[in-house]
Amino acid sequence: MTSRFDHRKYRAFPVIRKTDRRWPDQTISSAPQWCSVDLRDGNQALIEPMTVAQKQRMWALLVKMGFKEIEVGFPAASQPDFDFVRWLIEENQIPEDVTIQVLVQARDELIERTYESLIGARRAVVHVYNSTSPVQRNKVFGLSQQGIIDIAVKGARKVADEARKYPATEWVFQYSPESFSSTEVQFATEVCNAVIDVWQPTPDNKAIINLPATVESAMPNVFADQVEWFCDNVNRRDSVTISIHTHNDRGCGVAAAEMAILAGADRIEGTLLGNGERTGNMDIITMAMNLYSQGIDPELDISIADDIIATVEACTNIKTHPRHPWVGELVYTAFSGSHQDAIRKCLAQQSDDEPWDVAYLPIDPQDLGRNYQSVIRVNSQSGKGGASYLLEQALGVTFPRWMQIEIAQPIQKESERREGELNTQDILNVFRTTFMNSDGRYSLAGYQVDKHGSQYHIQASVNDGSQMMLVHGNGNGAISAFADAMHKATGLDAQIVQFDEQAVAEGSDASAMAFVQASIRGSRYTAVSQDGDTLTASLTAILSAINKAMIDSQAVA
Ligand SMILES: CC(=O)SCCNC(=O)CCNC(=O)[C@H](O)C(C)(C)COP(=O)(O)OP(=O)(O)OC[C@H]1O[C@@H](n2cnc3c(N)ncnc32)[C@H](O)[C@@H]1OP(=O)(O)O
Ligand SMILES: CC(C)C(=O)C(=O)O
Repeated sequence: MTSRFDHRKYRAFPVIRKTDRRWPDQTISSAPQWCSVDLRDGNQALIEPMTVAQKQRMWALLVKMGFKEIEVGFPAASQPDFDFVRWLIEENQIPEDVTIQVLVQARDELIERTYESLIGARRAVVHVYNSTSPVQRNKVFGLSQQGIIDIAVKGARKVADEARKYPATEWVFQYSPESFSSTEVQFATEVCNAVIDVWQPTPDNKAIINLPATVESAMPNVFADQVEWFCDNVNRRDSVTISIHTHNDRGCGVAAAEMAILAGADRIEGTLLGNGERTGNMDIITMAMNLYSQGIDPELDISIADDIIATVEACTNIKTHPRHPWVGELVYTAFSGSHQDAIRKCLAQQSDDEPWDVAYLPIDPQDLGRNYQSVIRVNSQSGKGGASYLLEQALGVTFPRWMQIEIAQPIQKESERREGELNTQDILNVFRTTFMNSDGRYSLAGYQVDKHGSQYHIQASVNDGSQMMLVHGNGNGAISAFADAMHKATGLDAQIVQFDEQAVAEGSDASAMAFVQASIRGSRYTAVSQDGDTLTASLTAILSAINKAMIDSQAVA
């Protein structure tokens, strides 16, 4: 039986034999010239293309983010695209430093209509394309290489001729050999050189040659080889901006764009969050954040990440994956214990004036408007670090290490019981019921402490149900004196195994928190108490531990 999943159906992508490869030794040190194609390539991939209102909203976002070149549509293709371009121009929506770009096939009537849409524009890029790859030549156009060159040259001439009719606008010409990466690189260069011959660009009046991986068909290093070869062989290199337009069919759209920059490209076309045909265009957010995380100014404002996501989702009706690189909802969230522990320790040591250096967090989530609360989330995979971190944030204290260990177990139990995540409120509830519940036989009514030399004496009033007990004790501190007093009064010997007290950060009504672990009748009891007064918090915590022991012994009896 033959398998329907048969790799023999496919051929390996031919590699370029290159002996002068230089791009692997290059680095990226500045942002490329960005061009958003959300309103064109992104839009043409949607089940329901954007309405005018959605296009306007997307446009506003792109301008706000700092894009200086924006492909706004294919105005010869549809009335809504034409009208949107007219709206931009007639309603003066285009800032001085922003240039709109429009796409058109290399067909005379479409080019004429395109220029009509642009009447009155201060500056515009007219982007003309035709496909050049063997499959397109042979099966779609049924043309020889010369036939393809003729389409490109005719289109380029028409673009230049129409531009002359509208001298009030500053025109920039852009040509794409569509399916460049699937075209023999020598032929793609020949077509582009023919277009360049028509346009005669100069260093002061550059043309844009845009090299698309229309369908990503090879590894990104192969694409980089193609781009480097092209840059070495294209005519008038100093008069041409080399632009890159990658798609993400193999999941390497961003990598291919980055390597293309290493190979000599100047400009990147892409979309926000990678919307676009099939698996999408290369994602500008990812590439820009890749730069940012290496200390390079991406020259785009991505600090408004949540605004970007909300707008893209509203305009495309496509949800953002929670693990989308850099900006997904879960990408700065650690559930697992060892990650939480490392993050917590690193954050505690990170100072503002040092380079960012936090395990598991390649950037500071706060740069994107995310808070640390969402960084650490607790489920049954979490250890002591996560729950403690959230409690510390909520309560404004730092737990001693022994207390962190104590906290972990009831939290783990609760998340196992619920078979899911615990939020901060759930964790607080577990913490309060387990450690801060002072219900029980005894409660503190008042006390007085005296010091004689190194010895402390305490006299305390303790409610015991309906009666009031007056207890006395001595010790080398007020805490041990109180334990001694309770021992004498009740016979319960509470040995203090762990004790810590912490000032509570401002904003809480109680200023001190005390943590006590006492060994009573061979078992350890942990209690926490909070009060405006440090000593009261400590004594209440001891009473709580004793109450727990009493409840336990009643349960046993
Ligand atoms: C890779 C990309 O993203 S490229 C951009 C693709 N985007 C779009 O196509 C969205 C908007 N396009 C449209 O709405 C339509 O294509 C229109 C309105 C522009 C044109 O529609 P139609 O006139 O029906 O032509 P269609 O697009 O189907 O193209 C078919 C014809 O144009 C020719 N053609 C296609 N692309 C090009 C091109 N870039 N340059 C010159 N001719 C072209 C084809 O060979 C074919 O010719 P034939 O009819 O003689 O066989
Ligand atoms: C028109 C070109 C640039 C394009 O969108 C592509 O090839 O993907």
